[in-house]
Amino acid sequence: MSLRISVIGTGYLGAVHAVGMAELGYTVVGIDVDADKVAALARGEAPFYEPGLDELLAKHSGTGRLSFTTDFAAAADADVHFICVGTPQRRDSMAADLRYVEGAVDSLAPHLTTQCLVVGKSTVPVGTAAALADRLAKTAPVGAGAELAWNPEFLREGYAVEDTLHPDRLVFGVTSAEAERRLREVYARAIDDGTPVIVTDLPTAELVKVSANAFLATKISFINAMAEISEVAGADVTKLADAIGHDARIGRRFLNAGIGFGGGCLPKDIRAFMARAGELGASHSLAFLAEIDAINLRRRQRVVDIVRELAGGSVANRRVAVLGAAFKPHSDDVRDSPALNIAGQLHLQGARVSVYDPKATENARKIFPTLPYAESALDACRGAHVVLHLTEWQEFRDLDPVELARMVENPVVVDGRNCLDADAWRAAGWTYRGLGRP
Ligand SMILES: NC(=O)c1ccc[n+]([C@@H]2O[C@H](COP(=O)([O-])OP(=O)(O)OC[C@H]3O[C@@H](n4cnc5c(N)ncnc54)[C@H](O)[C@@H]3O)[C@@H](O)[C@H]2O)c1
Ligand SMILES: O=c1ccn([C@@H]2O[C@H](COP(=O)(O)OP(=O)(O)O[C@H]3O[C@H](CO)[C@@H](O)[C@H](O)[C@H]3O)[C@@H](O)[C@H]2O)c(=O)[nH]1
Repeated sequence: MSLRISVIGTGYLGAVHAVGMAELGYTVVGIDVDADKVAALARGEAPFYEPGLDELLAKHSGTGRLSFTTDFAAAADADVHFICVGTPQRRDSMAADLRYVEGAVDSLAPHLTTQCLVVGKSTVPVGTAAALADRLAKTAPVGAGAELAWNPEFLREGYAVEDTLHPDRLVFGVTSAEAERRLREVYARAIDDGTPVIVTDLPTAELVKVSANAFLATKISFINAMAEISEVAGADVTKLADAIGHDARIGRRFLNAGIGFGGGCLPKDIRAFMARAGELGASHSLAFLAEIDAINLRRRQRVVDIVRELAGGSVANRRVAVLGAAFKPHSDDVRDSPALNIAGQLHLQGARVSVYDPKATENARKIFPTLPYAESALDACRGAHVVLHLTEWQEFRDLDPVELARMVENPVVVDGRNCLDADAWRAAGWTYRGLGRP
């Protein structure tokens, strides 16, 4: 009989994981406390934009092997339970808010009457898994028969389906050979395809995840620090990145300077990592991450300053077209989006902002309802004094600078992602400003 899987939390991670498990042939139930999200998924509709998710949902919705519910009792007979709920930043500190993972375990535990494996995938502070294992053993009727493992997730939004089905590595934090065997069974297809597996203890598995994100954040802030230096030295950070990136020890990926990192992961994960290090008495080890965060936030400010400078000191009543609201392309996610933050700052300073994003407008409106949103890139740019390119959707790269020049008041563009064709825009009469470039 095929494995029975439950996935607790069906957001950006959990919905894709549930569908991915169904694609592997397992019988899957996705459980979430958000009834609207569950209803959409149960109808076969993805509750957010993620390339490839709609197609896989449609493929498995009618088979009877993939269901979604708010009822935790539906998880009772699953062999493996994946915990995929959110771990956002707490409102009152930099630490991760663990109430959702604790709540998920508390709701699941009373239904665990037979031997099973509970597998954490959420990103958590080191030490969380051991505490949850205790909590589970105390509250599940099957007691120690409900074993806990940690299997951190490394998927990227925008490539989540591909990353779920073909991960570049698997990390199994386990406390028994049986848990490892079970996880190898779940991921047999990827392992057969050659995906490397690192088997380790619970704290190492938790740390792998946050250290990977800390490294990625550091790489981005490193190149953005070089952008700051390039700006004062009259150098070009994109050429610098190409040149250092040829060194295989450095590598060109994640060296794109611009308005910095956002999203539901890197910003909150480095802060939670620092907070946890402090609790462990090791603040000094991660003190550098505070600077990584600070460099990152300065890039948003830099764009606001450039617009103010271009406007002669005040942005009041200047029409600013903002191309992009998502934290990155191929996603509708606006959590901690640098683009939306910049749009919001300019709006609050009195600029007449018009924001357009191909997929994220609806989500942007939910968290920033007072911003004006446009129906298209051309609408956003009509009559603009300055155009800001803040999320590098292909649609924006494909804009014709000649046509656009005719629609704006002033042909001035700030390329917050350094990926428009600067020569083509200049040839069309635009003043082109990149970040970290002359
Ligand atoms: N989004 C990513 O790309 C990604 C990648 C790797 C790891 N992660 C980690 O995965 C976790 C989830 O992230 P996300 O982006 O999917 O968040 P999300 O906010 O999109 O989804 C979390 C879901 O959990 C649900 N939830 C909250 N409490 C619950 C409970 N007690 N029982 C059942 N459901 C509950 C919420 O309703 C929501 O649908 C986080 O720890 C995140 O750091 C995310
Ligand atoms: O050279 C670069 C690369 C990325 N970014 C920005 O960095 C942010 C994060 O990008 P990315 O890492 O691609 O997106 P996420 O989907 O948030 O994925 C990260 O966070 C996930 C959640 O933890 C992890 O699973 C992934 O491995 C990790 O890449 C975005 O705002 C990007 O615009 C840059 O500014 N410059």
